Amino acid sequence: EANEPLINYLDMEYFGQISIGTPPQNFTVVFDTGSSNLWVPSIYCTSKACTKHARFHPTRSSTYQPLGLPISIQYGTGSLTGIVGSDQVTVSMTVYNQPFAESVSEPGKAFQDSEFDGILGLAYPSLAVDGVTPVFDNMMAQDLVELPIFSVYMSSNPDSSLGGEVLFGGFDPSRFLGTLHWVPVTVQGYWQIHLDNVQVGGRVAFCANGCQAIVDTGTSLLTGPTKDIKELQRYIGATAMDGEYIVDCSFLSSMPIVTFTINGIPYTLSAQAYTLMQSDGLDICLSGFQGMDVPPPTGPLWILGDVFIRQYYTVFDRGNNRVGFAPAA
Ligand SMILES: CCOC(=O)N[C@@H](CC(C)C)C(=O)N[C@@H](CC(C)C)C(=O)N[C@@H](CC1CCCCC1)[C@@H](O)[C@@H](O)CC(C)C
Repeated sequence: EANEPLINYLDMEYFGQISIGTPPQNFTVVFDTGSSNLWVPSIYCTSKACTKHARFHPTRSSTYQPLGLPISIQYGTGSLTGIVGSDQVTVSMTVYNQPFAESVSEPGKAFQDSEFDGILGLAYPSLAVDGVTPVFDNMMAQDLVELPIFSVYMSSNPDSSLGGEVLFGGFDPSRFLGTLHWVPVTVQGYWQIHLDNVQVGGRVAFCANGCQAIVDTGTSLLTGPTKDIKELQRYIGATAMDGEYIVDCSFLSSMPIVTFTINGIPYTLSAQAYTLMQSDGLDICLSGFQGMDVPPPTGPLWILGDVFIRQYYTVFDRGNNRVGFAPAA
């Protein structure tokens, strides 16, 4: 197995180091199970978002091959345009002839203030823009992983030792308690699963007849349809404050447990788990729930982002098209 350590930035951004080219050029990327393309800034990108980050010099790599394919990628937050090239990429192991996008423009603010340089998508190939082969598909094709699975551990901020870990080719029993519970992937695009229901304080409150969710390492919070999340914020006593919801951190012990029932198993989140301490020293906690409407036919979708994955170690199994969960150690 190959272990990729992650840095945890304020429980909001988890990213690790990769290198591209010969000799290697280093980048930090978000390992995103909510997209399927790899991209880094190009030296030809002169916008602030790029000049503040590491940029790839194709002419300095003896193994680089230009493919010249234009590409445009949209995320929930952020977008970019660029061109596709190919080179060897080292992600705790070396993947050969990996196509990736070199951004030429990164409009908007999303990437200007980010701590990371680029994104490495780990969702299914069907989501890959321009049908570019995703990194994990190349790892499997080049026999670089013992098992066609990868696993994600995300630490809670105070934990200074290791921010997180992506393990390619297996799972790390030291990162979880008890046994993994498996859930089938319903649609092979995102890591999409069926939710049985969502409970607040032990009573079914949303998704009463089942709904769809995706497990997304690239989403900081836990999102749901805006109507449901608005109600949920009220249930937990969060109040709106310029676009975000906040609670008084001293109320955490009196706030309800929120439970996601998945394949018959309850996955509970305590208030400590579904809020984020703000580093402003005041007693303000950010609600970890965020309203986001994913339009049909893909949506509506709940997004189990980092707020969920911090509590539940997650195994992504391409071999059996299933996701494994267990309480994080
Ligand atoms: C308090 C709000 O925090 C964020 O908005 N955080 C960003 C990520 C942070 C690392 C900048 C986020 O969750 N972005 C989500 C969108 C959010 C409104 C749900 C997103 O676009 N995530 C990307 C990956 C992100 C894109 C921005 C850069 C980092 C990786 C991807 O997973 C989605 O496109 C999947 C889709 C179903 C929503």
